[in-house]
Amino acid sequence: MTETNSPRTLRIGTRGSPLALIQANQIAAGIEAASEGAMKGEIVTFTTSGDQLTTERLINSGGKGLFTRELDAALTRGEVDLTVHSLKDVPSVLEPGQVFAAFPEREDPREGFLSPHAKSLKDLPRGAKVGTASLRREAQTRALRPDLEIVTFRGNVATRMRKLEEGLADATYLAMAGLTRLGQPEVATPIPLTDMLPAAAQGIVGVVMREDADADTAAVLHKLNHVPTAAAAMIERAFLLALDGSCRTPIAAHTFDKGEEWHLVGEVLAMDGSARWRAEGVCRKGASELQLEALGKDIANEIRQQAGGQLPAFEGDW
Ligand SMILES: NCc1[nH]cc(CCC(=O)O)c1CC(=O)O
Repeated sequence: MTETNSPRTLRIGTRGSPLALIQANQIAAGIEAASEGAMKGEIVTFTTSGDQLTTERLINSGGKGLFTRELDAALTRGEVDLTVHSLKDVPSVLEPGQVFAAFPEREDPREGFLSPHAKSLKDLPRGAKVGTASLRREAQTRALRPDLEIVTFRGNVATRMRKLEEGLADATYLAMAGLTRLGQPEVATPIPLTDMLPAAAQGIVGVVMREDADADTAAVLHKLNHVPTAAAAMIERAFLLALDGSCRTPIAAHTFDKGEEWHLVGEVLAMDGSARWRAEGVCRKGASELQLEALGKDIANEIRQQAGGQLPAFEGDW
């Protein structure tokens, strides 16, 4: 017999955007390397509700999981073995029967500022137009520069860059993580995390599997996990969950690495940027999953207390 064992194939569900494909291909390469060639990944692309949106504002009213719904269904049905997502697009509670398998190392979490006219937000002339479809970026911009005009900007990275070139806005924001993965970080100026706090989980990729996945699949995916990134993911998602954060609410959060401790900064804004609530806290590295989640929850509760009844409309009933 000359036949050799061919590698076992894991089907990887992903969106079809250039960024999503890069992320999914990195996971495929990781599977092959971690299994020493015993397994390989096969990319299966899906169009999500979020990809089909053409009406600019729909993105803010389409509910949770706009960019994950169709992938979640395929995973539950067994059409794919795992799904790969930008974690900031993943709802704060996973589908029943699904669990995170790995959080590979976080890419640059900062926001990027893009403008043909200015190096930063403060250099823009009075009344300039800033393009974004993110309520968080809109509220943060209004808080910093109430004189600016916000125009709605959607689409993938290439589309938004084209709109900027066409002069539909004087500036826009893109996550440095996406630009870096696409190999073009130089088109933007990174904004310091202390000037503009990113979305919770920005720059993190989440790998999701069924909770009854076989042991070999779980083991190979576990090898792709990066422990500090997983800690940040748990802290920031617990913060979101405790605020019942949806894409309708301006919420920002980031976990800083402070030597022996994780340091969470959380922020919630009024839609119009007229109010901003911030809280921060720490927990020691090596804390249990429950303790990491407690940090996120505590900071969320502190913000609720600060804001009293003034928090913008959440989808939750409180
Ligand atoms: N909501 C869109 C989205 N989802 C994930 C990224 C890329 C950055 C990341 O991986 O967090 C982007 C683009 C952006 O916000 O500019």
